[in-house]
Amino acid sequence: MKIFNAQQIYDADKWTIQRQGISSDELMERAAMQLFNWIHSRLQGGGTPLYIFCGIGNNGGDGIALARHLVEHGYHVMPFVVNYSETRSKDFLHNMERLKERKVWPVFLNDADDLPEIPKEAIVIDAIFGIGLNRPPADWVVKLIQHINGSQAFTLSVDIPSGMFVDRPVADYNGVIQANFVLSIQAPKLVFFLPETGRFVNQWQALDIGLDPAFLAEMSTDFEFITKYELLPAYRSRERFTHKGHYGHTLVIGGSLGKIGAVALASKAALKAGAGLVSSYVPQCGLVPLQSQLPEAMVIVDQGEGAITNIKFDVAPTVIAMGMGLGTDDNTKKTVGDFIEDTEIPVVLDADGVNILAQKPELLLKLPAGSVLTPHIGELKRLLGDWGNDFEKCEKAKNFSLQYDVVLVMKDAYTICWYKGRGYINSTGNPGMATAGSGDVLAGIIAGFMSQGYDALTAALFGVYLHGSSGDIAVEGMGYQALLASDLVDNLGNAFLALFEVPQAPPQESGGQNGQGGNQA
Ligand SMILES: NC(=O)C1=CN([C@@H]2O[C@H](COP(=O)(O)OP(=O)(O)OC[C@H]3O[C@@H](n4cnc5c(N)ncnc54)[C@H](O)[C@@H]3O)[C@@H](O)[C@H]2O)[C@@H](O)CC1
Ligand SMILES: Nc1ncnc2c1ncn2[C@@H]1O[C@H](COP(=O)(O)OP(=O)(O)O)[C@@H](O)[C@H]1O
Ligand SMILES: [K+]
Repeated sequence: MKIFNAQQIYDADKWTIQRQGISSDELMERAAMQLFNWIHSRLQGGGTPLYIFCGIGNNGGDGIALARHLVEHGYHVMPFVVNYSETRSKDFLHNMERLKERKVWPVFLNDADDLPEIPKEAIVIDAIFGIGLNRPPADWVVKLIQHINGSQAFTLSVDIPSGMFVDRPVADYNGVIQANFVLSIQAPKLVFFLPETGRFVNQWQALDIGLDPAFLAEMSTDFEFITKYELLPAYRSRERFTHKGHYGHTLVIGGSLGKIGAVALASKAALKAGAGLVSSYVPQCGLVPLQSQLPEAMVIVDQGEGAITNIKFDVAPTVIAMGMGLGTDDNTKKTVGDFIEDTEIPVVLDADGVNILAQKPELLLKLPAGSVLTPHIGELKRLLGDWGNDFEKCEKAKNFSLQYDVVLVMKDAYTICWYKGRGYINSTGNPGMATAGSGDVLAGIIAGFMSQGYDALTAALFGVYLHGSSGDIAVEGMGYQALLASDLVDNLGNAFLALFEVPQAPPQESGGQNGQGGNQA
């Protein structure tokens, strides 16, 4: 699913209005109908008071039009106009007239003295600001937002939580609606997936208002939200007359005394992802544990006892996953550095492998073509230097991936894979995955995909998606706290099967949950 910026949404509106021969008012009516249907199908006409706070632009227009539909269906509606400007949009004014024709007069709020009591059993509908917010809200509007946030009422935001910009950091985090649910028009917004702003979006769903599909399909976007519908076309089925040689050989290089488990996790994950052969390259202390834990993997031992000191092997791997549990021994750093400098085999670099690159940036230019880096946020900082906010972090990550022509997997609650100037946002995963070894599993899965011949970007996208999906399936039976990295490996088969499950909802309606309960991609 493409993630559009504000200008692209306005362009798509304009184009749709022209192509479909409709007015902007009719488009707003579509949005209002979708919003109404969503609410009506859940409340079924219950008596809950609905406090609708509407701005004076088109987001407010959506709110006022929604209020009319709710009134017509007998809901207990309390509409308010947040009168933050004299410049009202045409379609807002139209909808105000229609509401008044139905003898409903919203209460106008002009300053912080007017703030209404909001009972905690009410539902607040936030239609104050949408994607048109272009400067920080006035102080009294910030107070209103704080008042809504303090009410404990369930809060449903229209399009985007009010107070959040779509294309830059929030100015005052106290001035943003904390939304329990966001009904986002046509597509989710980038800011739902970035940690600084995503925390204001507990759950979201996109409402399709029928913007011109051909126009949307042709528009090139900086970001894409990756669900199984984006991945399935790239899936390669297993052919009958094939053998393990067709699915490549993954070599996992890593481990040190006390950290052999990281290599075991990555190696098993590569096998489970479908690699034909997996060899694990470890220091001597890793031989026995690996051979006894993972009979399917071959083990190659370094001459070092507790750490890798001199990487040498006589197999011909398709891909190398490197860095998990390596440690920071000086000899290890040197041999890894020399190895990266010399090899032409694509690498998936994780953990200490990334840290070594951060310490020796001259190696970045030597990375083999088609390589993948999988830093978590701490490792990313070492690699890129610090950033001021999420937008700056994204810009740095994008430029890094462009400069060194690598796939940069920026691991987070919503992992973003960067390649050739685009960011691919993953839709799966949950907080249970914040557990030791989870990243080792991911690196193994990605390498397992590359070993089967998937290009680096596709392998990273599949890997990140299935890793998260496996976590989502695993927590269903155990909750977040109990999830172990090995559960991610064990459930990978179920994650593959889930790729082919018949959808419960069309892709446009797929939602995400940023809080408790995992995502539903
Ligand atoms: N294709 C779509 O996505 C559609 C979107 N619609 C709605 O239209 C919204 C966008 O509407 P608008 O462009 O009118 O913008 P908003 O309603 O988000 O904002 C209202 C206006 O207030 C002004 N403003 C911005 N920041 C301000 C501030 N801090 N204090 C005071 N005034 C400020 C701006 O001039 C802005 O146009 C969307 O979020 C969505 O709800 C729908 O009506 C129809 C179709
Ligand atoms: N809150 C979360 N929601 C979704 N995924 C998460 C969350 N926390 C961690 N993850 C995922 O778990 C993995 C953790 O990786 P990492 O920090 O490298 O673990 P380790 O170093 O222990 O192997 C990443 O893929 C990350 O995206
Ligand atoms: K809003």
